Amino acid sequence: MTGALVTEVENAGAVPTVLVVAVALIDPDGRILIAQRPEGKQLAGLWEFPGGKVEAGERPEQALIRELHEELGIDVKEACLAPFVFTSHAYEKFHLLMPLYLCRRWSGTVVAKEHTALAWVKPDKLRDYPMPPADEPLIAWLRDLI
Ligand SMILES: Nc1nc2c([nH]c(=O)n2[C@@H]2O[C@H](COP(=O)(O)OP(=O)(O)OP(=O)(O)O)[C@@H](O)[C@H]2O)c(=O)[nH]1
Repeated sequence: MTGALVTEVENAGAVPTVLVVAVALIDPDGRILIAQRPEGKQLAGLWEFPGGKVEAGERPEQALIRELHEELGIDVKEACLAPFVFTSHAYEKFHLLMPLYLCRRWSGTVVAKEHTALAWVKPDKLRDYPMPPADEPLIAWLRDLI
């Protein structure tokens, strides 16, 4: 009982952990797709990897396939999603846990359905595009390993 109370006190003010899945789509020239967040959303104007929140009852890969269809109009097979690295970042209102997958094969042509703009960028040029703070460590991994 005492233990439970202590836990409650320690958790006062705690924020939820949110699972977001994202992908680095890589084209035949080794460029990575990033997308600019639209006005009116949190972190508007910043560039991000396509993806989004995992909804209740979804597996991460299912969520990513759904998001890629909704955001970019492309179809991706689960076997084409390779788990790569993840980021864990404390935002003020929530804690972000975001695995980044790699994907080199999809069907359809990417179209910005929900973003302001899209850009295909070489890994060593990603730093020219302002990205959310959580993405910072991912850029280094992509530059070193892709
Ligand atoms: N997709 C994506 N989200 C990221 C990245 N980096 C990062 O901090 N995030 C954060 O992860 C969350 C993604 O959730 P989301 O795209 O489903 O949600 P949203 O804020 O656009 O709006 P929503 O809640 O209305 O769906 C956002 O808070 C976003 O700022 C990234 O590279 N890709």
